[in-house]
Amino acid sequence: MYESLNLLISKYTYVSSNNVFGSGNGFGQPPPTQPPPPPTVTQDPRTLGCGTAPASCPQTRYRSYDGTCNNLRNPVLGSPNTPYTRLLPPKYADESFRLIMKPGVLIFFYDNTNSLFCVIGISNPTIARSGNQLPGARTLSLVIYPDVPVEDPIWTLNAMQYGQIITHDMSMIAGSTQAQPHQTKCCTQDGQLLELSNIPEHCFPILLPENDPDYSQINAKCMSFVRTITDRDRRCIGGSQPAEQLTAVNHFLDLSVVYGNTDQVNQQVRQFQGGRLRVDIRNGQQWPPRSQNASGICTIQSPLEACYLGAQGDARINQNPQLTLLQVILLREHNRIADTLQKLNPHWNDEVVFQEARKINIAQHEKISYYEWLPIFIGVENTLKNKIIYQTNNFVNDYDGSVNPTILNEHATAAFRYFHSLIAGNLDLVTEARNNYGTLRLSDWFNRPQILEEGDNFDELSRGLNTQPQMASDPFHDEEITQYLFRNSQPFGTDLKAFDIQRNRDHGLASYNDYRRFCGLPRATTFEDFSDVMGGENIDKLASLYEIPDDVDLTVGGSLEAHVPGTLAGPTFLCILTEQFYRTRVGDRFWFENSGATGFTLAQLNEIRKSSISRLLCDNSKDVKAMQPRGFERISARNAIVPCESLPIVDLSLWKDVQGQGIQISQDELSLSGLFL
Ligand code: HEM
Repeated sequence: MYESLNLLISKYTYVSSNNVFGSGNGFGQPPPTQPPPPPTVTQDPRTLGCGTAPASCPQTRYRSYDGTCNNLRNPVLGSPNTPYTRLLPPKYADESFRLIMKPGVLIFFYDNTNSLFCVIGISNPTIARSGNQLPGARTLSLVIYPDVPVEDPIWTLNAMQYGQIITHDMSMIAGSTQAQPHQTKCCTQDGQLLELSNIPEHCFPILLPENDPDYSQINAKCMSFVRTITDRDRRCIGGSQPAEQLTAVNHFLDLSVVYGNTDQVNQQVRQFQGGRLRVDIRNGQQWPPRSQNASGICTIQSPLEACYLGAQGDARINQNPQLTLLQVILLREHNRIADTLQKLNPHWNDEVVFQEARKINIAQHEKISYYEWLPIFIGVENTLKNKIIYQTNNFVNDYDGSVNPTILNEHATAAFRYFHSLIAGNLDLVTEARNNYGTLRLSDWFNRPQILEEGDNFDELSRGLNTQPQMASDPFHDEEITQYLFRNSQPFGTDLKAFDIQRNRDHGLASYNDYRRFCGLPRATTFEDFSDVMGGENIDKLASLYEIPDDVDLTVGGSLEAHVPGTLAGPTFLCILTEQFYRTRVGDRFWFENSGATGFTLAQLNEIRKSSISRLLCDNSKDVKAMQPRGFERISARNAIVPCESLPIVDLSLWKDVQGQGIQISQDELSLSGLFL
């Protein structure tokens, strides 16, 4: 049922942080130089999930928007509305849930004395597999994850923020708090995708004390909604497929946050002129088109306020100012590249310019994600040792069609969410002289992106991203996300950490102890056995809240481990993250470092390798004139501010289409606007 793990996990070992690139232990070994043989095109209907399989796979040099046909053996692999995969089978408290393909709706209400009073869409939310009572998610959030402001000594807020871009690119639970109704789906017994668009709005989390006059009315609504969900679940039986939650976006790291996850959404975001993406121009700057708040996601206070159209067809683009800022940067970068390519190649039509600009933009994003960002989070040595990145000026031709690029449920539901602890509750506005000009309170600006368009805020927040530290990777969480998340002008909001814990239970993840074992740590039989990776104070907290070690949720146990040196995670989460990022790269036929028709020339590839997060901000903000070279690292004497022009830039003249160099687009391709190989 679950595909056997590739060798990565069994080879996984801890490494010290003392070594640097190229030293010992086989680091810096050359990547494979020969492209792999072309995969055979066969479709196995048993593995198609309930995503729609294409009738056939055209051999194009560009990715599809929905990720289909990336894997030619199983063309639907990695496409939207297909299930997550797992490292370990689920352990629902109620085994009958195993057969049910739940839509993943998780809605809960709690009062401001902190007790949950209604939970929807959860399988036995507070009962462990052992039958023991589990501590409430909100209680755990308050006891284990208080707000203690510890800044990260090395990394900037941009490290956190780019992480959220990566995560939105890779997955979104169909039915998460951030999904739109049309993204709340399940699979029926006969493999049909069922759209569940009847979620009543009033069932979103509401803070209401039990003595509030409206309490009983809301609670009654809540309970009737529970019944709706239950009926709905009955239609969502997984049939012969193992029950598994769906993710609404494609699984690849391919800037689907910019280009959309379907052909239809892609059409909405394109200008169809000069290869550009649609933008509105205001104050001499490019902004994403406005959406009229059709989804209702924005908490705008006047119809004149911006609510942007998200390329995912969802509204996560608006979620917080710094996330929106990076989305705008990536959008402008596409248009910057497209304009340059069109000037270099006036004979290219819109489609060719669009696809080439998209390919370069995605390649830069993959480079920044894997070479600048990932080593900070999962370690330089760990990434090199496990062949997640290579130190090379050559191609990296290790695409393997048997590696499953599907997002792991453990990654999206537990391990990657650990970095919610990096979120800062205040966003600094920073001048060119790097003075703090002001601060935004995060919860004032959830889903209100207009703030970016006011005054010089865009530039000031850009500098803030690279100047302000992220919060430390630890159990502490800012109250802006544990008390005030999405508060929408109300005194209180919801609690992201409680969501994370509840979601872990909703998805029936096996226990922390199971993953310890899986990742090479001994199974604990007493709470004291956790002391190999955990401090005494945390063990005491766990022992006071849970009945037995086997009951401890993965989300909770993993977040209390001491970090592996040189990384921002403990060994269990590191093991899961390492496996995911290996699969995401090696299981991607269109990875930017692969040679062949889907890739670049070697000279172009080495240009792409010059891209950086700092240059990206420089090139796409208005008056940002200087940045430190390594934008995820705080400004210091060894990472000092320098003029933007002195930062390496990708020389796009290598894409000039002349005989013998650059990309060759045949006349057939141009005239047909067909991009087939
Ligand atoms: C201000 C910043 C952020 C906010 C407000 C935020 C908020 C949220 C919310 C509301 C959800 C949905 C919860 C649910 O319904 O289960 C979510 C999911 C998630 N978040 Fe964040 N988040 C932020 C930053 C980050 C960062 C920095 C990371 C990792 C580096 C991250 C990783 C994830 C992951 C992996 C998920 C689940 C994705 C999926 O549905 O498959 N988030 N976040």
